[in-house]
Amino acid sequence: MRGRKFLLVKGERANSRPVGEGDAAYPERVTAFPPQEELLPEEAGLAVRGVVKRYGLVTAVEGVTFSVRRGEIFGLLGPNGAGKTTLIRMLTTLARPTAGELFVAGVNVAEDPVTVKRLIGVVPQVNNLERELTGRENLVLHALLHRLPKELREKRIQQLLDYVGLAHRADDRVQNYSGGMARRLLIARALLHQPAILFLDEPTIGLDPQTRRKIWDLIQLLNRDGVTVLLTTHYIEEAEALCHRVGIIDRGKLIALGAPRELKAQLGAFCVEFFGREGMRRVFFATRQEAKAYAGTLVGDVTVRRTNLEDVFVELTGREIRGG
Ligand SMILES: Nc1ncnc2c1ncn2[C@@H]1O[C@H](COP(=O)(O)OP(=O)(O)OP(=O)(O)O)[C@@H](O)[C@H]1O
Repeated sequence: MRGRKFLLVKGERANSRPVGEGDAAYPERVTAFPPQEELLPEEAGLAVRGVVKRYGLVTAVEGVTFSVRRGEIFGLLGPNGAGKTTLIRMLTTLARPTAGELFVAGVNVAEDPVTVKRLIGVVPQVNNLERELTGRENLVLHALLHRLPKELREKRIQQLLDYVGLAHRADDRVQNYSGGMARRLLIARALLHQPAILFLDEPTIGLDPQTRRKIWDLIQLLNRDGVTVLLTTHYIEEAEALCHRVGIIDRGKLIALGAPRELKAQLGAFCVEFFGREGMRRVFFATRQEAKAYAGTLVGDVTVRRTNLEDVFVELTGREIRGG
């Protein structure tokens, strides 16, 4: 980011040598994440500038700045309570920042929330569908709120039911839907007024792996169809599988920003994991060959694997995302 300091990542290897290693010393390395180019708010799909949100004594978001490019799938990755939902609430006009500015497709959210609402679709974390109504009725209700003309409404609803694969269950009550079906209906509902930007708060929370993949397919499909996507997740695999870029957020602060591959490469694309006297240890290398060579100098259980975004988070915070 122009004018922004690099984020420094200091690996544990910089502080101490791993227990169990042979004579082969591993390099001390302080890794700098690459700078991210800054977009002007009017160019960006979304722009968040120095945003702070306080609830009484709790600071939910603390000076966050980032941009989402038009046409991008961008993920906010972080543990529970990191501030992801609060950021979405501010971008979608539901909460006001204590300080800072937010822009949606170049529109200042504080100045013109009505236009912002027209530009965005929101898939909330909690299923707030009308359970007593059918899938189709839920969509009709929402279309009426958006004042879609009748002819357009019916056509669009049928298209969307096909799009999300629910046409065959459209006239069943939502209370009989599985978790995955309800989530697809929530996505269809958010797309009714053809938003340019879609927000998804933990889109696959509580879903089984197979259903999760179907939702990922749907998100990728609508992104290919031109929709900019901002999603929050605390699932590493979801961020890696779906997102062009991720912002890693912890305790209200953005601590890393970049493509998953970039962030992992900055640490070292391969990880040697083993138990030392102080518990689990991880050492990172640029190539599998180097990692294997190092693993060969260790005794006991040693795993060589690809680095993942959880590793990035642990290196930056000393904690695990999953642990919260
Ligand atoms: N309305 C509110 N009043 C008081 N505190 C709040 C409010 N909303 C959020 N917080 C606090 O702000 C912090 C960030 O919460 P937020 O819901 O944004 O996190 P999150 O990363 O989305 O986590 P989760 O996925 O669990 O929702 C938490 O400490 C939370 O308790």
